[in-house]
Amino acid sequence: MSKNKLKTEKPDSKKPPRKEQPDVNVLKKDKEADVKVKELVKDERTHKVLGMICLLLSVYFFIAFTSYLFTWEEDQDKVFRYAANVLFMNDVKVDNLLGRLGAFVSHWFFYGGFGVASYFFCYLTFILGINFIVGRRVFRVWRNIKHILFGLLFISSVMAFIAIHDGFPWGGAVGDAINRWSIGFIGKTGTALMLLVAGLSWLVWKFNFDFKWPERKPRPEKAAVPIPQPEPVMEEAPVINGKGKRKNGVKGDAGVMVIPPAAETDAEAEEMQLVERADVKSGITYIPPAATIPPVMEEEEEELEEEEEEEEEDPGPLLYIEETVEPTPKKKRTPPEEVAFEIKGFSDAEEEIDEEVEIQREPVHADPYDPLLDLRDYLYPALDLLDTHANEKIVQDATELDKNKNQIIDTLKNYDISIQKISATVGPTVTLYEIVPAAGVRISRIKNLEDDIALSLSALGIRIIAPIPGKGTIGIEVPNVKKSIVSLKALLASEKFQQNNMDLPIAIGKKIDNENFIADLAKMPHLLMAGATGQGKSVGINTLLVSLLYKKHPSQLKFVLVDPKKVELSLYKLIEKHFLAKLPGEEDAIITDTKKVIHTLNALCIEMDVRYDLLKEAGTRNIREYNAKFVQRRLNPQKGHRYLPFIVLVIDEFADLIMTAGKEVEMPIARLAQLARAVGIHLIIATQRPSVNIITGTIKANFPARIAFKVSSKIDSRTILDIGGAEQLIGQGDMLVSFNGELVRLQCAFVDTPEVEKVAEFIGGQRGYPEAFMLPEYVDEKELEGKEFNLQDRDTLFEEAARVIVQNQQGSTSLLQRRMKLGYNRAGRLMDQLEAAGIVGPNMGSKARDVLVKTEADLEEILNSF
Ligand SMILES: Nc1ncnc2c1ncn2[C@@H]1O[C@H](COP(=O)(O)OP(=O)(O)OP(=O)(O)O)[C@@H](O)[C@H]1O
Repeated sequence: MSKNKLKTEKPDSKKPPRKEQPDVNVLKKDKEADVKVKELVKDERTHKVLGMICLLLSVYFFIAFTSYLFTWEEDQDKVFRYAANVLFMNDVKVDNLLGRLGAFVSHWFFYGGFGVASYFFCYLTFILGINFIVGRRVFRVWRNIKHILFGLLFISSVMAFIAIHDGFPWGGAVGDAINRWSIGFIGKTGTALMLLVAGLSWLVWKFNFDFKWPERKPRPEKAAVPIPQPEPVMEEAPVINGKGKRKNGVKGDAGVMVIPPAAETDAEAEEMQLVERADVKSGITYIPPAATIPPVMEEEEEELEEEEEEEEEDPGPLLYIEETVEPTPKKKRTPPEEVAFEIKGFSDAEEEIDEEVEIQREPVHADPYDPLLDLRDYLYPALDLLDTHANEKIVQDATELDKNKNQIIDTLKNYDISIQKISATVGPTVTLYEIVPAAGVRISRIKNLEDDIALSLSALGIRIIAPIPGKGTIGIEVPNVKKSIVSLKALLASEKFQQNNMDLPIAIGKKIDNENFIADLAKMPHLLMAGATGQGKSVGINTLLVSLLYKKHPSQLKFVLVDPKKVELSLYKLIEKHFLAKLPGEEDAIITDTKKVIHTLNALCIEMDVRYDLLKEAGTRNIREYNAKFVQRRLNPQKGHRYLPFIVLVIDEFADLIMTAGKEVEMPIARLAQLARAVGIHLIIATQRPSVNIITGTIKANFPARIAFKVSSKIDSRTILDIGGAEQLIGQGDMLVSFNGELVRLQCAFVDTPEVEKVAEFIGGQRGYPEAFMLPEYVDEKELEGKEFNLQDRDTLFEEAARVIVQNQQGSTSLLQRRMKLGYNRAGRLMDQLEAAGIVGPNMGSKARDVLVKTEADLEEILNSF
């Protein structure tokens, strides 16, 4: 934040004002220098240059070292004799291909360091170079450094040991020192054994060989159950990825897979056999660890290995994967790529698992659930996809400041208002002149002079804030002659945006004092935007959406986009499989049709109800607590629990919707606005016409955060902000934000359509989910009302509901609601249909209905007979 204040002395009306040119830049210098260094360090070009230097070093080392192997005898002498001075002695001739520096450096590394193991330095500089140039972690640096350190010590010791009497420094000074100490301490044989054990240990650590003792023949009754293994541990959470990560698929009886740790004792193995049988019965397929790692890309492989290393002390993740393969009669290990499995959050196979296995399922050891692993290779968009707009620098025209200041003083003087002090703060679009009136001046007098001051300054959009809350001054906002654009890129690059840990950070714009205005949508918790056409609403919506895209992972956030104008939000179609939510069976994720908007809003209400049920069951009060509990694996996915992403509903032209659908839209919006905040559903609603019949009392009461771009009348300003002022704005992203009881004037951050397109293309080009996030299905109650139940036109979810009820042997409507994400009415109707079909008994008041069909096989027969 840089406040650029122009202080003047007390106005003495007799003296003409001094024509001083204030040096407004002085205060900013230090801060700018600081910011520049930080920017330079973060700059992608700096990284590339560093990368090139590292690669050059790598090649340099390689040539110098290799040349040293052939020329060391000739050069060693000279380097010994002159030491570092050799570098500056032109008359000394060396044979190393890279001259005196090459000879000196390689001597230093080989003789004084690690001998031939010095080649590891070529490797180290190479991986650093590649990582810097590519701009991401192609090689894992710390992991490699661990190996390199070990390699340097081990290889130099081994080489020194083997070639102990050779003149060439095979192990260098380090190898020799270790060797000498070791031989003195444990003798030559001891050293040889120690080196052998160290080498083998490294190999075992790296490749984890299977040292299997020939198995004892299993006792006859256990022979039927193969693969003795220790206690299996199951992961409570799903591996939600079909391609890039643990594609540990197996054709199993019912499609639940367990990855066990390695067997340790016979007793454990025997115990395991019992578990195994239970698994076979219940349809859990058991796979030994070796079969589970499919071929993956190098980097992923490395990551997996690393995870495995970490997991060694904390055995066994637990996995639930729902497969789409046919059950096979015999358990069979299948190569992972042959298995087509569809991963849907969590398996619904609960019903197929008996009590015994249920006990096994309690997580014994489990890493926290990481939602980001859904799309583990997802890359967040980089800042260079956004543009820096040309006239971004704030122009501080000292002459203009002086002129305006004098005009204000003169105008007030004409009305006999004298002031004690005046200061100016230059913002991107307007300059705020703060005045302290002389004692005894009534503030309302100054407020009434708004038009006169505007006239004297011959400027539009003058706004008087009398008094500025909490400051004891009166503010006069005067538009700048040269306005500057606030680039979204600059806001997103700011530390305040990068370093915050808000749930839904939105970079909105810059305040008058140039402070970045970054807020948490989750705390707002909904946002109402209004503004006449062409004043910056669409840009504002893009700004909010793009800032969320820069900070959130697709697993954490979903958008529901409603765009009656059909063109404004169409760019976001590209990110459908990453960030958008839609109704089942819909083609377009961006909703443009009013009828579908009603369905979507009602579906969101159902999602909200389902989420509340989940929260209640989990004993949590809001989505934060719920997700925290889920991440700690304290909630069982088999009971319908899942990681809940935030959902942001964006409506670009609300007035249009209210005009066409009225109450049908207003009711669900009002419900969502009243209740949805705790379950992570937030609304951003924009409208051109902020009239009272569109922004009704209920809606307004639930949107404490509001943004007004320039509106056409004071009445509109009052409707949206409860106060005038928005009609005085100057357009082009100039806005007033009413939030937390404060009214702040901001210049909205600007992001142009091509920039949004680039970001959407970047995200859309990456691997996403198989489809958009599915909202619960909503069936219009009116459409179904009055229809007599006829088995032919039963609900589309009839069969699924029947299965849920029979599998659970529990005729409860709330079970259907929870499991199938249904509204109460639809679930109730389904239950009536199930009763008519003879699957459940009659309604028993508050008790669950009897389930008349006892097995799935019976149910299938009934369903087939329809
Ligand atoms: N924050 C901003 N900074 C600079 N210029 C802006 C900003 N916001 C909008 N503008 C300018 O104003 C023009 C209109 O903005 P925008 O399309 O967002 O208006 P709108 O209110 O959505 O209009 P409509 O309701 O007709 O769609 C933009 O093309 C851009 O040139």
